[in-house]
Amino acid sequence: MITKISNPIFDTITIIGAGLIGSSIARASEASGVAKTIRIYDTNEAVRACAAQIGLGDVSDTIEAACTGADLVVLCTPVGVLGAAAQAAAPFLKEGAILTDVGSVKESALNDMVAVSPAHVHVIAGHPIAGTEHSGPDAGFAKLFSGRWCILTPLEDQSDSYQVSVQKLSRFWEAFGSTVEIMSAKRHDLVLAITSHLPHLIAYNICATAEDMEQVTEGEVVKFSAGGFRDFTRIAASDPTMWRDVFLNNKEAVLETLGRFTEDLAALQRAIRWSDGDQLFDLFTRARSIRKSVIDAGQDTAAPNFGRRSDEDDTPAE
Ligand SMILES: NC(=O)c1ccc[n+]([C@@H]2O[C@H](COP(=O)([O-])OP(=O)(O)OC[C@H]3O[C@@H](n4cnc5c(N)ncnc54)[C@H](O)[C@@H]3O)[C@@H](O)[C@H]2O)c1
Ligand SMILES: O=C(O)C(=O)C[C@]1(C(=O)O)C=C[C@@H](O)C=C1
Repeated sequence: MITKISNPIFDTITIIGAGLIGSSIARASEASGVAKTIRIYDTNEAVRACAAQIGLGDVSDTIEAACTGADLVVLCTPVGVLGAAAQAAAPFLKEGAILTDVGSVKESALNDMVAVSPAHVHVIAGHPIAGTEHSGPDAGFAKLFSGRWCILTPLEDQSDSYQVSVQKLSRFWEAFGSTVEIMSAKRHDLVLAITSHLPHLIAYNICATAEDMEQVTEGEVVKFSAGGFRDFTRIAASDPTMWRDVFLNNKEAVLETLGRFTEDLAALQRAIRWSDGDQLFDLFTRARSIRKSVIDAGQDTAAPNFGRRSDEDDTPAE
């Protein structure tokens, strides 16, 4: 649930990259009152025009105008250009400003931001575990982060002022209805490799295989696709630039996870070949129980804000 705040946490926040996540942050900021002023910047002129037209905030034509005097700058670009975006913002960041991001990979994001930031800036990497397969400024909605985790991966800087910034950034996400968890960037990247990155790789791959098989089956894969395959196609509709950057920046953890996955898949292949029904049954039973654990943990991805419109929220229609 979004909390309406009586005293804004920040005077001015700047969102760099007004796509799905950036525009959702702008809308959630407006709805919660976390900032007095919301500024928007995007390198794409068409995105800036759209952001201005739908009233996401004060749209700036230059990164200098967007970042000068801002208390919080949130980078919402693809992971591969986070370093370039931070470098462009760096000269205009004031003393004590917080620089954060929302990228799906954290170790590279943190390193890229720290490498170009002045020492007087508090760099704190972040990742809302919430999204949809849609992109762009009009895909965003205020409730995207409600009931979701937001992971922060701060530096090991123990200075009091840095810790105050971590607390302020935590309150910012909490106002959107998120639950904040602090962890190391390395641990984040390993956990997300299995819970998010590998599922996307598998979805892209199964859709690519199905696309190849379309020729053999004369169009019947698409014609008769339902249930399971349809769910994969939703995930595989996600933005290719975003996901290319995720895999190029989380190589180590993804390859480790993929290694385990392919071993398990080979065991299944063997069980089918040798008609080992007991092994198949045992593995399916074990795997099935994870669904209950996920729902018990409150992370049911069939919830309405996963790319679907419900009567109670402002999720955009598909
Ligand atoms: N889509 C999701 O489900 C999801 C969920 C959580 C986190 N993320 C992360 O959030 C980030 C943004 O994803 P998205 O889905 O909002 O993407 P998006 O494609 O909807 O938006 C990205 C925006 O960044 C802009 N941009 C690109 N380079 C830029 C630059 N150098 N300076 C300023 N703007 C620039 C683009 O023009 C675009 O408008 C990614 O790092 C992604 O890993 C995505
Ligand atoms: O539902 C979706 O579309 C998502 O995949 C969202 C999802 C995820 O994998 O859970 C995708 C990428 C993120 O970095 C965070 C969330």
